[in-house]
Amino acid sequence: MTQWKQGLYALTDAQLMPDDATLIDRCEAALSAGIALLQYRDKSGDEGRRERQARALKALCDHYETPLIINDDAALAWRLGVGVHLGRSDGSIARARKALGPDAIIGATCQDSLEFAEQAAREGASYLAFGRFYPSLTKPDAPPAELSILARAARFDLPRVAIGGIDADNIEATVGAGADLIALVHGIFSHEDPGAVVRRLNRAFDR
Ligand SMILES: Cc1ncc(COP(=O)(O)OP(=O)(O)O)c(N)n1
Ligand SMILES: Cc1nc(C(=O)O)sc1CCOP(=O)(O)O
Ligand SMILES: [Mg+2]
Repeated sequence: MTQWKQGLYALTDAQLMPDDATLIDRCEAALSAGIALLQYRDKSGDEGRRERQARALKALCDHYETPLIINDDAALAWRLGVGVHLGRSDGSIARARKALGPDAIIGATCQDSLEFAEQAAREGASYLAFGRFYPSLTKPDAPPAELSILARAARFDLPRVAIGGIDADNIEATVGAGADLIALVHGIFSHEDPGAVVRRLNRAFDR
């Protein structure tokens, strides 16, 4: 399996990729160019579509040996045998860990709070996500965070994910501040050629 603890973390978006073909094409381009993790994030509430698309992405991720993470939905993650990302109101990390087992990747939203991070680490999170660090087109109302929280979160000894408005102009500063994984929606999937963007963004980890 790809080493998932450092690199780019691509999150899908139903507005940017409204149909199955676009979703699969753009995800395959990102996967083949080299991302560490792919998150299926779909807020449509259409259960049939979510199940179908998540299963298609699981097959694609297996091919590229890249872990798939399901946003919000531990039950769907369990059915597919993949990881899950949980926000503050998406259910307990401890319960997800119990259900998905010791090897599952379970991510936690920590916003700008070391207290949230402490709790998530205690409950068995695999990584801690902080943000939003820059203005975000996907989630403009996400609470803002200071880059300095990334260095302060080193003490948890878990991969630190940075999210929110990250692009080619600010990725180096964000990695320099301590992010192990850089999570992006628009920074990857608003581009017609996500593969080219992924190759360029990945240079930030070479330094
Ligand atoms: C990697 C990563 N970090 C943060 C989030 C945000 O999760 P959440 O706060 O639950 O918000 P929604 O994404 O559900 O709108 C995430 N999904 N992934
Ligand atoms: C899903 C999400 N969560 C955030 C948080 O701060 O917790 S910011 C965000 C949106 C990320 O998309 P983009 O790269 O287009 O800004
Ligand atoms: Mg959520």
